[in-house]
Amino acid sequence: MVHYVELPGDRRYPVVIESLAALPAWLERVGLRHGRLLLVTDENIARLHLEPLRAALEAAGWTPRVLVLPPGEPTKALPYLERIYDEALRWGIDRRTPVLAFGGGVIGDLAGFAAATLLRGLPLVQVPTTLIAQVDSAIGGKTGINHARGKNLIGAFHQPVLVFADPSLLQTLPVREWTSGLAEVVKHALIGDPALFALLEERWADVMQRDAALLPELISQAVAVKIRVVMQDEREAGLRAILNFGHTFGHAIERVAGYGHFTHGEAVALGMLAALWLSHRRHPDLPVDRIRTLLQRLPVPGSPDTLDFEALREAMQVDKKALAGRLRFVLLRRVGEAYVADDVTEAELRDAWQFVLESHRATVTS
Ligand SMILES: NC(=O)c1ccc[n+]([C@@H]2O[C@H](COP(=O)([O-])OP(=O)(O)OC[C@H]3O[C@@H](n4cnc5c(N)ncnc54)[C@H](O)[C@@H]3O)[C@@H](O)[C@H]2O)c1
Ligand SMILES: O=C(O)C(=O)C[C@@H](O)[C@H](O)[C@H](O)COP(=O)(O)O
Ligand SMILES: [Zn+2]
Repeated sequence: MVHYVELPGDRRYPVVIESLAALPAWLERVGLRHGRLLLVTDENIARLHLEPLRAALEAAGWTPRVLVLPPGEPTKALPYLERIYDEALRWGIDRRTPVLAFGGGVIGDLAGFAAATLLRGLPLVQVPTTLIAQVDSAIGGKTGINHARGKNLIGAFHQPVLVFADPSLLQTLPVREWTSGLAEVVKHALIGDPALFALLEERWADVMQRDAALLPELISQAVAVKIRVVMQDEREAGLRAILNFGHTFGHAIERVAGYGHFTHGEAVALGMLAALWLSHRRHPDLPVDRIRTLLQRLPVPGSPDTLDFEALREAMQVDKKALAGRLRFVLLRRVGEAYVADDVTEAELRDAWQFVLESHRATVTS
């Protein structure tokens, strides 16, 4: 299965959903020449999946230099960016040396930002290995790192030349990472695809079992939403902000709890509950119970009720969507249609957070 991201200025790249064995042929197809290639990954992925990839690349004439970083959100930070710069520059790269990000969203965002900035821009190949990365982070060109003051505050838009997603890699994901990825799939359904919402409702058991026959279709439908939005608004001048549904609270939760305490998907799942409450206030016809039930199927371990609301409120203030100090929230008008609102009051924020905590308690006790 292949989708294409088509952007202004005749730029275009494929998002391929296929077995990893086909990757070398696709590298050639997008015009990358054999030679050196900087492959960035993390320890978990290296242990589980690196050797077949390295062998396939070498067999096709590539000389991969492999950089293995520690796994987890704290790696998406300046010291590891420096590690990539040091390794790349010591090894010797030129402007045609591709950076291949083999990993989840952390590796994709970090190596992607290194590719955006090394020699002012190297070709980037995204080979995503988590569900989040296959349906969301590898596509669309947002790259970057976190800062103590907030998520993704340092970064650049740098589109890949190829995204290559092999669904079979997802079978080794820990359950927590699988459900975390499902949060972004649910997000795509809510903001852009009622049919995907229905599929998730009806086939949840198969989804949770990672039914191999269902996976390519599930990924493809979620990818289609992301691509449709990115193609209309590459640099988030407007519409693309809807991909941030659930992220205003979500990013604040990640930062206040400490990066890595809640996964990105877990934080977004909680954030979507808050956004659901705010949406329902404005749009009483929204099927709030159905949406809440779907969101509650995404287990979030731990105790969000220990997070200090004032700290979350302060963290939200550095959200990149805020304009002139005013928070902007992505809300749902109906399933499949989202928009940005700037009229959310302080009282509503508190009530929305209470709704999150109640919904979370109901999930963990049921
Ligand atoms: N750029 C974007 O548009 C975008 C979109 C969504 C999320 N993100 C970012 O992505 C990050 C979250 O991504 P993530 O959830 O993929 O996190 P991650 O990259 O930390 O991966 C999660 C965990 O799964 C492990 N893992 C990865 N692939 C595996 C596999 N196939 N088998 C077994 N284990 C595997 C990793 O080692 C890690 O421990 C966050 O930083 C978030 O901000 C960015
Ligand atoms: O691609 C986008 O645009 C998104 O907002 C996708 C999000 O899922 C993702 O978490 C992204 O990294 C958030 O970006 P940010 O600009 O809010 O930092
Ligand atoms: Zn996200």
